Amino acid sequence: MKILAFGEVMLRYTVPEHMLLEQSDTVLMSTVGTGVNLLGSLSHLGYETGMITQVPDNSLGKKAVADLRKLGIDDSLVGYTNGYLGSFFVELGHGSRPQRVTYQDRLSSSFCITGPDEYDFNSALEGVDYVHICGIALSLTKETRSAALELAKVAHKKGVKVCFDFNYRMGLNENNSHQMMKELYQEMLEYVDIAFGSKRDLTDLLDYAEIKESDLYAKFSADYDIEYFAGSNRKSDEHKRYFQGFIAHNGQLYKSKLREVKVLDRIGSGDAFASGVITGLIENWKYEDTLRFAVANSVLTQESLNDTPLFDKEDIFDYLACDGKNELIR
Ligand SMILES: O=C(O)C(=O)C[C@H](O)[C@H](O)COP(=O)(O)O
Repeated sequence: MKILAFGEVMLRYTVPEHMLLEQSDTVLMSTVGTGVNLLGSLSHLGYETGMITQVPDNSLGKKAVADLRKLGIDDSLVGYTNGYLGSFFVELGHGSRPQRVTYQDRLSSSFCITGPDEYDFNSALEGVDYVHICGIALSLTKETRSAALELAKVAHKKGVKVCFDFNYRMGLNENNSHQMMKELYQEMLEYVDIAFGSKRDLTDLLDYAEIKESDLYAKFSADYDIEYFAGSNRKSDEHKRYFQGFIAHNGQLYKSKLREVKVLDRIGSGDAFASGVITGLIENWKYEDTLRFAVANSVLTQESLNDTPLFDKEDIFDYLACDGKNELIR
């Protein structure tokens, strides 16, 4: 089973000790991004993975690619070119203070200035079972938009399962009109088999009316011939936060129980959930079991520092077996 992901590889600078950037003179550096997180997780879950992207032809690019290899991700489809490595700073939240992400350099990164002609999608997809495309590519530049759409089109034609994460970020779309983004997502969805997103993506971005959740997901899936639509919800009461997953398939809506989460670092929660769902689909698990697994992977990731989930199947099954109540393993 081989999974390929297309998206930007980014350097993440995390301010230590829950400090604000202004308070700190040091940062922790890691290599992340939707594809990196998803594939890093899937390679820990036992599958063959590869990243298709572009990085700068300098030591930053070499560092990023060395980190991919460290995560178990094949780097043979990574191209080296001009440009920068996109990066962002993370200030961790605490209590009622939210976590904050500040992007920099993004639109002139090597990934953002590379269009479809620089990739050989047809040969990249040989022997690939699933390809994952990050929706952020639709928000960035004309090069990333056309590359993402072209990849989806080629994969669809070759019968490779296309996974697509809406990953719609308001902050990255301030200069893009609603109509333009809606049309780009609609074009992409024509090629998609498995979509990851939320109710808000359907109502606010694709302008679906607010109807009963199960009817909304069934209508969306029928309109674009989507085999699976999956995503997560967050709920909170006065003192606790909860995470829940759903899968909509064939007109049915499956939902997990709410699982309490004590968030240390919420970035990567969606990617961890997605890799759990893809695992369940690969393994043909029941949807209820797939959701339990995907939610556990996401909760474990949110209770760990950094984006990339590093849990293997045994970690997740052990966690589920004790219902997350094991405090010490030794
Ligand atoms: O490229 C970007 O702008 C990103 O935000 C990449 C992020 O590292 C992950 O995709 C995390 O996304 P979540 O799993 O939804 O928290």
